[in-house]
Amino acid sequence: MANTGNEKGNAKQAETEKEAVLPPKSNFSEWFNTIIDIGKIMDVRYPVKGLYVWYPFGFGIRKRVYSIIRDVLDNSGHEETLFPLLIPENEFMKEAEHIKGFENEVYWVTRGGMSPLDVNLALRPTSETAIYPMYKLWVRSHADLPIKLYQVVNTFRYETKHTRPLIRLREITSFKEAHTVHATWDEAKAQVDEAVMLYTDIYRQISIPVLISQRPDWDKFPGGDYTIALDAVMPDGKTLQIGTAHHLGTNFAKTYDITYENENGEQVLANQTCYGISERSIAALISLHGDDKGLVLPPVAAPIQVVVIPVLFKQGAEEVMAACNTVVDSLKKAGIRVETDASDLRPGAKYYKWELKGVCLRIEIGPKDIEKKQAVLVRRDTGQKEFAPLDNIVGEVTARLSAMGNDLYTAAEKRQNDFILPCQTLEEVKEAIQTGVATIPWCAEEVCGKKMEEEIGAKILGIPTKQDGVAGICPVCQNKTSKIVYVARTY
Ligand SMILES: Nc1ncnc2c1ncn2[C@@H]1O[C@H](COS(=O)(=O)NC(=O)[C@@H](N)CS)[C@@H](O)[C@H]1O
Ligand SMILES: [Zn+2]
Repeated sequence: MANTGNEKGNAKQAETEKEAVLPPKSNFSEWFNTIIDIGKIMDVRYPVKGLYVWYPFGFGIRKRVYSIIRDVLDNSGHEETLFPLLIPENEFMKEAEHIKGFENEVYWVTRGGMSPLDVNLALRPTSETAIYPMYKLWVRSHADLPIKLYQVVNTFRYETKHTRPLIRLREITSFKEAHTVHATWDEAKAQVDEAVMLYTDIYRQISIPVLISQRPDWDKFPGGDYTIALDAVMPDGKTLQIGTAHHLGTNFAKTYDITYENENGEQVLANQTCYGISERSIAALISLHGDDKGLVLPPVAAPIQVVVIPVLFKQGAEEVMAACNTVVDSLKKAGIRVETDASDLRPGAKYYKWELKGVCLRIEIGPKDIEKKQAVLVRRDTGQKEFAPLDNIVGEVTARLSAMGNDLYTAAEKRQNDFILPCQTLEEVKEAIQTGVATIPWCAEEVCGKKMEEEIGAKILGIPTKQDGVAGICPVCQNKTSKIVYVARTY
């Protein structure tokens, strides 16, 4: 590719800072690995496979996303708490299905100091087996229900598949897990539905559209009755599971003897649910909105929302700096996260630096702008350059930031819909999933589903919870069905 001045500038700029140059987003895998590094999200050099270090900037994004998660949960009757990390082997090994699903992924602590432990301790891969023995002690009567608790902890899974920062970790550093207890199966079902609605709301706030589907039975949570999953369609057309809600029925209540006394004084098994989100939420945020210049962050999640850049010449430099400081003060007072870049970097290098970090809005102020009592505002997502009056800068900035959050969602939703490719035959599905998510009629019988996965060489993602019920023909058994199913390559 011709090496124009700009590339040379960037490469030179990158060269001096010994930073990698960001590949185009069309090379998504490389783009993702590079932006995690030069966008200062996570440092992947930690000397344990699957464990990574949050850079402060990336941690700032996490902090904002998780404060949205906490707000949504706290305002819907949940309470946050904290259970121990270590789980005694006898508790962990109680629920057969659960063990089968996790036995290859559990880390074990077998020694304390130099002496072997009398009971080996599991590092929680998820906390059912830490929490439910305590729920057994806490649940006595109907009056104790529902319980709706969550915690945000690190969990450990000895993932044997390819580990990747934010996407597939061995230490899941930001595992938000909710665990609820209810009197009846239907109340637990209503809780699963609420969890899916809350997750959809959380993702809408960070401008992430999701596909919602019920996982096939052979892919549900180990020990659960059924699983509803939220998937993001990544820029390469592969899906990333960014949230799951599980109806546990009375399976764990039986194992851990969680019963309550009902009105007639009988002991009744409780029904339970659990639902989780991890730092994959940040992976989706970075992946869906980023572009060739770097991060593009929805304002609610951006550690720095606005950067003010004084355009300094010998003439009028003082007035320009004074105007920039006034703008910064008024934006800060309005609660906006703003920085000034008065460094001696060339303007082009400044734009490159702050665009890479996904700063939502750039404000440029030069001597001509002072005369006209205006500033130049440039939106990160559209690159749109507009003049705005200095005397209403807070209003002008606030309006653009809220518009940007909505516009990012609308744009991402359109890209997601363009990835959905309706198919009628397995041949069409094979073709479609090379670039996106196929839909195909399915009678929902396991034998057909398994056959389909085998034929296609990819996994059934799930049956969309919202269907228009148009009749189709199951491509395996040829029976009529009103169900369709998503099929996709997955992370
Ligand atoms: N290795 C991993 N790295 C990053 N995120 C993961 C990993 N494994 C699972 N997740 C995320 O964590 C979410 C919850 O995990 S889970 O196994 O589906 N569900 C549970 O563990 C239930 N106890 C609900 S909290 C998943 O939807 C997925 O988004
Ligand atoms: Zn069939």
